[in-house]
Amino acid sequence: MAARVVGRAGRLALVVRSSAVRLQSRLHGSTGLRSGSQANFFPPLEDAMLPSGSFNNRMALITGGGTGLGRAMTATLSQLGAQCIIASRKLDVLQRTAEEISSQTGNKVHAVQCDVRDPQAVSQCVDQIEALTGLPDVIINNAAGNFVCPSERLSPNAWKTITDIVLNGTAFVTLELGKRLIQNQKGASFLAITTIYAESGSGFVVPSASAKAGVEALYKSLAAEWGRYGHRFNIIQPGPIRTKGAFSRLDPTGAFEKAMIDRIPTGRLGTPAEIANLAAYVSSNYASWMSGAVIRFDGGEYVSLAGEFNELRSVTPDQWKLLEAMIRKTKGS
Ligand SMILES: CC/C=C\C/C=C\C=C\C(=O)SCCNC(=O)CCNC(=O)[C@H](O)C(C)(C)COP(=O)(O)OP(=O)(O)OC[C@H]1O[C@@H](n2cnc3c(N)ncnc32)[C@H](O)[C@@H]1OP(=O)(O)O
Ligand SMILES: NC(=O)C1=CN([C@@H]2O[C@H](COP(=O)(O)OP(=O)(O)OC[C@H]3O[C@@H](n4cnc5c(N)ncnc54)[C@H](OP(=O)(O)O)[C@@H]3O)[C@@H](O)[C@H]2O)C=CC1
Repeated sequence: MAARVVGRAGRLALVVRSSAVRLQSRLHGSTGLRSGSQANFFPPLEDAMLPSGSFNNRMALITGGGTGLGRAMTATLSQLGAQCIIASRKLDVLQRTAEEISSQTGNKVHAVQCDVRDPQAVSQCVDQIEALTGLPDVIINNAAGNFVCPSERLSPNAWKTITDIVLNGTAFVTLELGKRLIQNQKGASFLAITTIYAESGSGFVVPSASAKAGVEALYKSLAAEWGRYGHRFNIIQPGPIRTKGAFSRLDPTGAFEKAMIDRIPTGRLGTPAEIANLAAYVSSNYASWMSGAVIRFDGGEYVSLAGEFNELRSVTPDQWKLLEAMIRKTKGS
């Protein structure tokens, strides 16, 4: 962008471009770095943020709680006193996570197998949950599937697989629990984990973008409709946070990570513990007035991608003097 702005003065454009490259390498040291120097201003604080016991006597269901971000949310809620249930397809993974977390926190974590694409399996899973803990007070719809793929290469089953997990899975879990909670006159906090491109759309992850946008419509709609039953519905849109599940399917070679970090104004990826703290707050009674909220949690990546002139960040003060002089010299249109 800097070079384009001064495109009319070819010589100046060259100066701007080569100084910008020098500035980038001064800032980042080399081209292979893992975080920008400004990341020092934004260190992740990873201890549980809420007072201990904030979730005492509360039951929390986390779908996809055996791995990645779901696992981190489970660990934080469990540390804060919740009895957690984690549900997904791989029972061995769930059981390992459940044992590890409950041995650290002293609070029981239950593992329940469930493929959220299958409404009957979801209904049976909720039967199991009712028998184990009673209906949950906190529901986090976190399970997802995704991979990068040019849209012209997608088969109908590839489309169906992602949209079934993300949109239908979230709907089946939410509706099954919602109906039973309403019948029992019990309130609850529902949280959905979407993504920043649910808002903008994104090429190469079109089934995920479409399904996450649907999840956001579902949650905003139910926030309006089911408040009368004591239910809150909120959404967190994470930016990139390293997990094996996401990075192996979205950046399998590691080639895009530097570009992601470069465009994030806080100069680093998020961490699972940071999003776990936010999810715990949103699901807690400290947030009992929060419903229908869409919280972007991305280190500034979304606005950085969106702004037409944001690449002017690489223009140096000396270059600005030249640019300003050129602009001031202009008379009329
Ligand atoms: C870098 C991070 C930055 C930003 C992140 C932003 C957003 C992140 C959003 C996320 O959701 S990240 C979470 C990612 N985690 C997961 O995906 C975990 C769960 N995933 C899976 O289990 C699989 O990857 C799955 C989604 C493919 C589902 O597995 P399943 O066994 O049910 O499906 P199949 O293997 O039978 O495949 C179904 C269907 O899809 C086609 N397909 C599979 N992979 C690809 C691919 N890479 N490219 C194109 N097509 C693919 C497969 O061929 C099947 O279709 P057909 O039957 O062959 O027609
Ligand atoms: N990490 C990131 O950078 C970002 C992640 N997100 C979102 O965060 C959430 C967590 O992702 P992340 O932790 O990174 O990735 P993971 O792959 O670790 O988590 C996805 C979870 O979903 C479960 N899952 C997948 N399919 C099904 C199914 N059919 N039924 C039940 N559970 C299923 C998986 O368990 P199992 O295989 O046992 O079924 C897994 O535990 C997702 O909603 C993702 O879209 C959003 C933006 C950025």
